Amino acid sequence: MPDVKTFDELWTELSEKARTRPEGSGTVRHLDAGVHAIGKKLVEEAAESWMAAEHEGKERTAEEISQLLYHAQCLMLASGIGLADVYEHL
Ligand SMILES: N=c1c2ncn([C@@H]3O[C@H](COP(=O)(O)OP(=O)(O)OP(=O)(O)O)[C@@H](O)[C@H]3O)c2ncn1[C@@H]1O[C@H](COP(=O)(O)O)[C@@H](O)[C@H]1O
Repeated sequence: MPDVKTFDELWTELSEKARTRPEGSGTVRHLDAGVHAIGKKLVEEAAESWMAAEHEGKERTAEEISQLLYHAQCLMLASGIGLADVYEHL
């Protein structure tokens, strides 16, 4: 199995990036762009996930959904909410 990352592991990594703000981090760049820009990216990835699921097969769909999850986590960080705040509503 290739090196895989879970949702929780990505959250831990992105939270750390937000806290330490390392040079060259795309996440820091996204967070600095703000909620509006991240929201647009989230919607874009949602649309790409939908199109991939309809027309592009499982592999492309999985890839787009991974990007959707990444941008959802960025939006959570930019909005100051954590995993527990979201899990409360599942
Ligand atoms: N999983 C992701 C991830 N998924 C999506 N993206 C972002 O989403 C973009 C993909 O969107 P598109 O395909 O639309 O490409 P694009 O329009 O050229 O994107 P832009 O860079 O212009 O925003 C990528 O360029 C990244 O900015 C991600 N960026 C980072 N990660 C992971 O997040 C962690 C921290 O990353 P850094 O903050 O960059 O160190 C690492 O483990 C990375 O693997």
